[in-house]
Amino acid sequence: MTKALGFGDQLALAMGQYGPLCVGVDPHPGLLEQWGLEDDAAGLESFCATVLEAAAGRVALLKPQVALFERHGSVGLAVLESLLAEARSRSLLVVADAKRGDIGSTMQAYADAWLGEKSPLASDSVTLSPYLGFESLRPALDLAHEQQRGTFVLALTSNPEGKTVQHVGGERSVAAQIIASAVAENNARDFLNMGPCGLVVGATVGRALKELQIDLSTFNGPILAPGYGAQGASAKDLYAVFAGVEDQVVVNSSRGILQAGPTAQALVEKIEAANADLVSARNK
Ligand SMILES: O=c1ccn([C@@H]2O[C@H](COP(=O)(O)O)[C@@H](O)[C@H]2O)c(=O)[nH]1
Repeated sequence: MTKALGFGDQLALAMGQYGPLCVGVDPHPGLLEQWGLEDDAAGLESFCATVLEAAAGRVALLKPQVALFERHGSVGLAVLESLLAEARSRSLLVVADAKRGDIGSTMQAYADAWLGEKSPLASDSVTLSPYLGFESLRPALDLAHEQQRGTFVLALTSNPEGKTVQHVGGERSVAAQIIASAVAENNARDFLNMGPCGLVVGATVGRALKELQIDLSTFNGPILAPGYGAQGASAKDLYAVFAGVEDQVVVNSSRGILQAGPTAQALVEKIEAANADLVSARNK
């Protein structure tokens, strides 16, 4: 019997087929208004249906921003559950951007929620925050392996405030340590192209990898890079950050794509333009 592909390998295949773009599903109240939608469950539902229609079969990964569903309470989570089910039925890989991280005894519950077989919120992968200690994430890392799902651990985030925590200690910084652990511990198992444990490194971090002496050339998982588009990083900036590991980088754009709404056709045009922009900068 052939073994099912792990998350990193599934993502590598999808990036080979559709390119490096990940579309963010970020239903900000201002965007809902711009799209002529109410800031309620029906508005969310319509927003998600349009993004899905535009993204399915055109991008490698979809990234719903969980907080923008949670702000609607249980009805928002119900819309997110439907979006996840619909993406699955259309073979579109999803990373739930939930940025979860907790002490070991309760981390298991977050892992069950986002990666568990029976959970209605189960996603192909989830973002994790390692600031309670990298090993506190173990329940999620292990469940992801078991379920052929993936994780993306925040390392160097795209926001300017991130460096006040993440850069402290230079080459012994939290970011550098996390990267070392993720490489050594979590992807040293069987995979073809990429392991299931990824990193989040912002496209906006400039020379931070060099300054902190973080060498991604030995990193063997996917790198989720937010910051392209609305946060100011160009495709050229982005590939300068990730020189040498370009093929592992899946590039998120949320507002940069979504501002083109409300029609699916306008989103498709933005998606195609962004993918072309990224591929052209990557191949230079
Ligand atoms: O370091 C990080 C980690 C996550 N994000 C998330 O990505 C998107 C970015 O949205 P844009 O509209 O393209 O700026 C958003 O969901 C963030 O929560 C990030 O930006 N930086």
